[in-house]
Amino acid sequence: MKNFDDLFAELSERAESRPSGSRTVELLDGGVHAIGKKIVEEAAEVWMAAEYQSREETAEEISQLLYHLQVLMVAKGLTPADVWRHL
Ligand SMILES: N=c1c2ncn([C@@H]3O[C@H](COP(=O)(O)OP(=O)(O)OP(=O)(O)O)[C@@H](O)[C@H]3O)c2ncn1[C@@H]1O[C@H](COP(=O)(O)O)[C@@H](O)[C@H]1O
Repeated sequence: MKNFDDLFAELSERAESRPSGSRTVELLDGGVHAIGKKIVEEAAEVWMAAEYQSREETAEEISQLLYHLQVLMVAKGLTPADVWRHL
C-alpha cells in the first residue's frame, strides 16, 4: 500500500519527467493559484463526506486532499521534512 512518502516521491518524479497525461503535471502547469483552489474544494468535500457520507468515502476524500496538498508542496519546492518539523 502506498504511503505519504511514496506518493510524494512519485509526484516529484512526475514534475521532473513531465509525462504526458499526468494529472500532476497538469495541476503544476496551472500554478499555485489553481492548485490552492483545488485544495479548498477538496477540503470542503472532506468536511461534507465526514458529516453525511461513509467512513470509506471520507477516507477517499481525505486521500484526494492529501494528494492536492502534495502537489502544492512540489509546486513550492517543499519537502515532507519541511512540514514535519512544524508538527
Ligand atoms: N492520488 C492521486 C489523486 N488523487 C486525486 N487525484 C485527482 O484529483 C481528482 C479528484 O478531484 P475531483 O473530484 O475534483 O475531480 P475532477 O472534478 O475531475 O477535477 P477538476 O475537473 O475539478 O479538475 C481526480 O480525478 C484525479 O484527477 C489524483 N491524481 C493522481 N493521484 C496519484 O498521483 C500519482 C501520479 O498521478 P499522475 O500525475 O496522474 O501520473 C498516481 O499514483 C496517482 O494515483
